[in-house]
Amino acid sequence: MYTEELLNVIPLKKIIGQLPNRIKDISIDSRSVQPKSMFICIKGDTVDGHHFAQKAVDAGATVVVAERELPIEGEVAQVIVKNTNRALGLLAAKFFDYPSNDITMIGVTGTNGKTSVSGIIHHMLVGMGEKSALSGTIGFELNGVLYETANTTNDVLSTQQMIFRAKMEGCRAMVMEVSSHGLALGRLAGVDYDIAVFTNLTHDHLDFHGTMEEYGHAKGLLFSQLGQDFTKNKHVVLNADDPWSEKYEQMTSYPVWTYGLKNDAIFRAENCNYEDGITTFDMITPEGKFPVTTHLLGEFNVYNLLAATAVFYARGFSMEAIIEQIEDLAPVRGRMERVKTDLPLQIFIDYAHTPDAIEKAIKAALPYKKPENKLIFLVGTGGNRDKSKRPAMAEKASIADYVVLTTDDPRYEEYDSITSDLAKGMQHENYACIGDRAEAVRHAVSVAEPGDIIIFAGKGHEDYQIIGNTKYPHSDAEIAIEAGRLKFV
Ligand SMILES: CC(=O)N[C@H]1[C@@H](OP(=O)(O)OP(=O)(O)OC[C@H]2O[C@@H](n3ccc(=O)[nH]c3=O)[C@H](O)[C@@H]2O)O[C@H](CO)[C@@H](O)[C@@H]1O[C@H](C)C(=O)N[C@@H](C)C(=O)N[C@H](CCC(=O)O)C(=O)O
Ligand SMILES: Nc1ncnc2c1ncn2[C@@H]1O[C@H](COP(=O)(O)OP(=O)(O)OP(=O)(O)O)[C@@H](O)[C@H]1O
Repeated sequence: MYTEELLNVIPLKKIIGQLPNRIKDISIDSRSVQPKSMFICIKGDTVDGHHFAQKAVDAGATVVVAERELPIEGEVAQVIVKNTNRALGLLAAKFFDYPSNDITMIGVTGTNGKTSVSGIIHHMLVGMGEKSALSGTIGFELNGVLYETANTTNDVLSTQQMIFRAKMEGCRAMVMEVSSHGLALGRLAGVDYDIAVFTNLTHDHLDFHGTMEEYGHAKGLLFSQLGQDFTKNKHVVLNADDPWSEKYEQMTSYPVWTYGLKNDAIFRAENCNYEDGITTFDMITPEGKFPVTTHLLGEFNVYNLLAATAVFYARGFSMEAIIEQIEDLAPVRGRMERVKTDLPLQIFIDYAHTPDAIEKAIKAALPYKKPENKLIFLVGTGGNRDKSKRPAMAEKASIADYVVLTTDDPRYEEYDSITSDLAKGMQHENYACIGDRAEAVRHAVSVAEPGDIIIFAGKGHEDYQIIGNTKYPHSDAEIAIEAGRLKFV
């Protein structure tokens, strides 16, 4: 791309040195700079990208965008701007030629259910023959291939790059999980969403946002950033049972589609029944009542399916086509996913790591428990992250008959510090604190009797544990099956 054409999108700048005619790439990481590229220095939490400008130039960068003039050597032009992060959003969108304008962009935000709802929408789109890409906690899925990503909502450059790749591969739609960090830190700058979906807002991430008000405000940016261009067919999908939806409705002028189980909503569910690994309910829609059967377990998944239904209905799909897809859906990876095993136990892998999700996960399993059996719930939480939610997590976990308190990614925090914070919220004495997660999983199996249910929560789809800053392989399911074989077979 012509360098001057690209730089036209940042209005106030000082240029030092001779700009190259063209640049071939943009990068924010000196470790992946290509020759003849533009390096943008970003001040991070851990390090300041300005310190890597020389490395970027040595690797072939011919333009450096920085917040101050840097003492760098080599054939390079410096572009000085007030805020490189803001400039990055403008430059990345221009460099990739605003790819989100050419594709239906669906953004899903909320404390719990982002991965589930976006996965459901993506798989329904694929089932309907619409080529779709997906990005979120599990990674970036394009053409059935899953690429690892750093974040739920990635940095602004990777985000534009992913949308561009989806567009170039002929995708008609892209479904994205939109985290509150992503919104607050401007990682979605320049992404033009067509549909914005809200699942719910409950306690999480207060280490970053400070208060629920700030957290709720960050999520609301998805709705206010939809803009005002009424030539575009945009829609908002809100959970009528969550009080934050009223605020989000005020933040947009686009049509609002509501869903829920308790309050008045456009899409509702009645007569929910949970039996034998099957959920059935009547879906009430603007076109009448439709009986639904699904393999997705629990009331929370009824909410998730209603949200997905509203998205498709808003885009003009028939209710028959929507229901057909719902009935074909496989459970979302690591979200109340039943482990196939010949052990005399029902084992579920789940990703609950907030108080609300813990309550929802346990309640999803209760219909499958016989009165004579136990529900054992193992839950861990991350180290060096929001500590204020820990007692509330254990309080909700207390709904289970027996609880194992452990860690998920302890990072640099001591095991005992994590489990003792959790234990403060326990409402009964039937629990154990075991910081080593593998040992905790074995303990959960050791206290199980035939017919019991065990939910392993907090790791979901993840096949690793982060201890210190190292990722170690870890699978709750594999450890549980091995321990179960020793005990029961
Ligand atoms: C606190 C936070 O959000 N940190 C994010 C941030 O990292 P950072 O600020 O530490 O970046 P840094 O390492 O200091 O680097 C600064 C700059 O120097 C550059 N650099 C660095 C080293 C080098 O050798 N050369 C170089 O050029 C980097 O590429 C970067 O441009 O920028 C990184 C790249 O975009 C992110 O991956 C990283 O997310 C970390 C991993 C993280 O854990 N974030 C969490 C808090 C988060 O964002 N979570 C949300 C919500 C998830 C949920 O809903 O549960 C998410 O969307 O993932
Ligand atoms: N709509 C929902 N309401 C409440 N809890 C839910 C909902 N959907 C899923 N859950 C619970 O929350 C857990 C996490 O679900 P999911 O991964 O879909 O949420 P998320 O918003 O993507 O979370 P994260 O941002 O942490 O990845 C699930 O394993 C399940 O226990």
